[in-house]
Amino acid sequence: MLEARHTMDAPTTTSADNGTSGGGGGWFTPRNKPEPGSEPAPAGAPGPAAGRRPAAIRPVGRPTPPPQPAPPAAGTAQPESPPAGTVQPASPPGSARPASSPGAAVPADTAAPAGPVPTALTPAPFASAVVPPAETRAPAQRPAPAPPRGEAASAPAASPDALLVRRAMAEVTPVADKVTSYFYALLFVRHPDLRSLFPAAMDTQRDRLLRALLTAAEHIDNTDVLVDYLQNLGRGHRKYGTRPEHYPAVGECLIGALSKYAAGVWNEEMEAAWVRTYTTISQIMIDAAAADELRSPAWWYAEVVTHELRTPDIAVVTVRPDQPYPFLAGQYTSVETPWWPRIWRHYSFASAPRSDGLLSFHVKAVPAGWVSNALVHRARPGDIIRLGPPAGSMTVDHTTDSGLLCVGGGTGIAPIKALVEDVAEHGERRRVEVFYGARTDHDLYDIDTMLRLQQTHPWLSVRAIIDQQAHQQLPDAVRAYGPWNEYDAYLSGPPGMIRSGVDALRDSGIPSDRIRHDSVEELVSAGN
Ligand SMILES: NC(=O)C1=CN([C@@H]2O[C@H](COP(=O)(O)OP(=O)(O)OC[C@H]3O[C@@H](n4cnc5c(N)ncnc54)[C@H](O)[C@@H]3O)[C@@H](O)[C@H]2O)C=CC1
Repeated sequence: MLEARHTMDAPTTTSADNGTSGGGGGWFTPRNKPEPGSEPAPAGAPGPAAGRRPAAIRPVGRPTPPPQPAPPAAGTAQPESPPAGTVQPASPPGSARPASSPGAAVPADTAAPAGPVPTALTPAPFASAVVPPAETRAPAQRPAPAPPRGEAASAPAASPDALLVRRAMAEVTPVADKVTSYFYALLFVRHPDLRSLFPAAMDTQRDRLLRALLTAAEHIDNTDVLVDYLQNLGRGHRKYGTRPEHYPAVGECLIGALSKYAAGVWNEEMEAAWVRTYTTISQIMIDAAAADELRSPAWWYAEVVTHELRTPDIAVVTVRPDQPYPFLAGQYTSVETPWWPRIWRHYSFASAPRSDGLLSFHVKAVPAGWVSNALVHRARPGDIIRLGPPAGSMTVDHTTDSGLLCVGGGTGIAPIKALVEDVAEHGERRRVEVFYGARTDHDLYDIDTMLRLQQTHPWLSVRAIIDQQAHQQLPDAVRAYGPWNEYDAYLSGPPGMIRSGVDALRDSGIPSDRIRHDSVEELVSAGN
């Protein structure tokens, strides 16, 4: 993933504990003072000497698993000793319950990755309701270390921890809803002070925290991609007020829910594997958040300066952030409105960075879409919204001069417009072919802008594809104009369009690693 690469340039000193320090089965101990610029160590970084790990709290009412030789989780970051004075949220020996962590947890509704889910991560079973099969999902925006699913036979063997984690996942998948409900019930009963960080209505998005954690856990071996994903997740959690000390609470409840619903296969060995896995996950998130804290605010306030209704349900909303907001054309952010506190939704920037610092979004009000309806039908100039950090890797690679094939469906044209502006600003003479799809000509709400850009830039070609007239959907039309093997491709639009668009582009000769788009999971949530 290319997004937010600047945050990964920091010196790497990390501290994820994958259990190799000899304290197998112990809970993660957050560091009170995150180290400036700390990031997870690269694979193979030396770990601390055994015994430097502080005492650990125990998962609920369970005997301490015996220390066991930790499996060499491929490339997982290694621990460093916590700073002196680290306060350990510990349970008294033999206590039936771990001590509650003060503070809050990770808001579920908002816990989806702030950036795209690295698509080399096969979705966890929990995500299956909203995530397409791996082969139809986005390609990794950065070459992933793990081969695609179809090449699994040649994949390196899974680590023992990964196998145990997946065994539990297979057990709980058929009762995913129950696990989710139980997890949040545990969290809010044991840590009632955390409830206020979550949206008032725990709607269908409530399983996003669990889903993100389980997706990560299941792919704990795929370190390179996983680290990007988790760093993004950790940074994105700053806007919720998530603190290091919140992670044990979530971990305890995660194990509590899994052990209950995977009781048929659960044992100490499996619990220890989960503890190590969660410890690794949470430390990567914490370190990324700590590093980000040194250079960026957790969120930005932004004032609506213009609100233009383009169709009865599509608005172009332009805002002025309260402080500089660095981002790249093609990225997106999360938005919270004053009318639905703690509910965040993603929107792509509709322009490349502007000299006046203003940001624009194209928002379509969709049924049951609380945030989008509020932005389209309630927001007015003067209203204040909040923005999370920028995310996303659908950005232009300026190191090549390949042509760009840009496919935008509906409001998906917004980041495509930003990409065109970006190419124009770089003064390049690369071919840019834009396909702009809509159901009817009435839905082509931004065609005038795109045609104006075409008039200005001879290297740009814009084609409107209207389903009703073309009697085909956008991906088929793009395929018909191929082959496109000389192009880098950018896809933006509804999840179904992205899925079939990826297929069409591959058929047209573009290798997967040159097809960029945001995560379908994010788009599903963005549509709400
Ligand atoms: N970064 C991104 O990828 C962005 C994505 N979006 C997403 O784009 C969507 C826009 O919604 P609308 O404007 O209502 O678009 P829409 O549903 O009207 O679709 C636009 C066009 O995409 C094509 N399409 C739609 N579904 C398809 C499918 N299943 N298979 C093949 N082609 C299909 C059709 O040609 C259609 O005319 C929203 O879901 C929004 O979240 C919006 C902005 C940025």
